[in-house]
Amino acid sequence: MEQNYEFKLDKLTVGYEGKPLIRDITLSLEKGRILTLIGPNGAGKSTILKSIARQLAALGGRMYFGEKDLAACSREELARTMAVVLTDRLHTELMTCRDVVAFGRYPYTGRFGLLSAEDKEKIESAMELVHVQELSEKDYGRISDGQRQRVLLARAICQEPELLILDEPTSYLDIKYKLEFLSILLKLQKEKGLTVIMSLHELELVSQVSDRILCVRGEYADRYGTPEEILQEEYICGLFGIPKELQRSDLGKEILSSILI
Ligand SMILES: Nc1ncnc2c1ncn2[C@@H]1O[C@H](COP(=O)(O)OP(=O)(O)OP(=O)(O)O)[C@@H](O)[C@H]1O
Repeated sequence: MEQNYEFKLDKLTVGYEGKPLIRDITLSLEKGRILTLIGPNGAGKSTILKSIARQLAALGGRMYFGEKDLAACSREELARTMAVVLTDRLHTELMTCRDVVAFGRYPYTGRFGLLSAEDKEKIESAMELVHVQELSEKDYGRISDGQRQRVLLARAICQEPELLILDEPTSYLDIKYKLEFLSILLKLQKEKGLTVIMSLHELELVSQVSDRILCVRGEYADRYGTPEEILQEEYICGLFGIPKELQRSDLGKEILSSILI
């Protein structure tokens, strides 16, 4: 029987060089749910995601995925559990886009890194899904930011994770690819029970895809709730510090109406 995994943070404190930035984040998320982090520039969304992905050491607290204590997982186990797409650039010297996607299979290839026929098939179908086949032989260092974002998504998909961590995954995508990206996420959520934790700046997309929203502001995660609970005018304007005159202007009203529920 499939376990109803839950992602849990218990008083997670994150920051740099021993100095806490966000303290005591506590939340739980059911398997197959999409959690979106929102908040102003510099609030700490990437810092939280890097800490969950264990690319930055947490300063305190615990993180669980199902029964697994994420801090105690081996690198291999972590790679079989979660795929991570952060904004940091990969160090790739003369790698083709296919090579970058193929990295997604490394948790499964054994110590010599040899790709089986099944691995190769998964690499091709992930590239097909996000439409990057035409980039497969191109140098990863010489493609556009939006193309790079899609190649990294293909890498994450062929890793077949249970948990997908994404930092601003749509920031460089044009409207077609933004829609395509969101529909792929919803498909993976529905068909594979994928759990997703991501940050988004495009608030108009947040209500379309999120089951839960975590709001990051100041020293604490300010609120955690459903889109209906969070995407309310007064709260969102306060969270982002939108001045009253902008909020009341025609442009402000129009933009806010596409975001709020
Ligand atoms: N490597 C680092 N060392 C020290 N401080 C850092 C480091 N990286 C980021 N910070 C600081 O941590 C704070 C949070 O940054 P973070 O990138 O997590 O914010 P964010 O919410 O993702 O912002 P944005 O929406 O602009 O991407 C900022 O004040 C930033 O200057």
